[in-house]
Order: sequence, then C-alpha cells, then structure tokens
Amino acid sequence: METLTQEKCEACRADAPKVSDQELAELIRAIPDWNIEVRDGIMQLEKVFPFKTFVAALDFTNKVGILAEDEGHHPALLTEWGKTTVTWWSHKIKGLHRNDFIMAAKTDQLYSG
Ligand SMILES: C[C@H](O)[C@H](O)[C@H]1CNC2=NC(N)=NC(=O)C2=N1
Repeated sequence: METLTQEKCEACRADAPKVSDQELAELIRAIPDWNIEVRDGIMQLEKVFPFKTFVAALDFTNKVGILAEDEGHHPALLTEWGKTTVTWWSHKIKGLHRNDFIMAAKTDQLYSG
C-alpha cells in the first residue's frame, strides 16, 4: 500500500463510498495515534497535539489550515492554550473516506512538538 503521505486527496463527492470495516482496520494501523470517534452517527478521526504555548498551537493550526486548502479537504480545528485538537471526516458522505486518513497522516508530518 502506497504510504498515505504520498497520496493526494480526491475531490469530495456525495456518492463516494465510506471506508469499509476492513479498510478501516487496515488504514487505522497506518495512523495508530489517532482516535476513532462517532458524533451524531458520523465516524471521525481525532488527535490532540500538545504544545508548550498557545502561540505554538496557533502556528500548527495555521499549518494544518494551509495543508487543508492545498488538498481541498478540511478539518475541524480546536486551538487552546497548550494544545490543538484536529478532527477529520468527510462532510459530503457523513463519514470516513480514504482522504481523511491521508490528511491525518499528513497532519502528523506537520507536528514537531
Ligand atoms: C467544493 C469543495 O471541494 C467541497 O465542498 C469540499 C471542501 N472540503 C471538504 N472537507 C471535508 N472534510 N469534507 C468535505 O466533504 C469537503 N468538501
């Protein structure tokens, strides 16, 4: 399997399939530090990134925002003193698509603590 960080997101389509249970089990192994959350019936990938300062958290938040714009796929971002919470899911399909795993892997690449 090509590593997720080398892939680009495909355009979000309402008829795109959610990842299957088997794909989910395989893909989550590539991003083991991410949590699978279900909110209002929507499966999401979530991870908290700790920082020493608010400024560092905000800088990381902006980097993820630039990545999202570049890929055309956008997260929910919660920036607080000392941490940024990043949550990925595909709005159009109300669940998880391979795009969300690609973006989670690329988000990890932006983090330097
Ligand atoms: C037109 C635009 O590309 C689409 O609306 C994109 C924008 N970014 C997106 N981001 C996410 N996470 N899910 C989407 O369905 C989505 N759709």
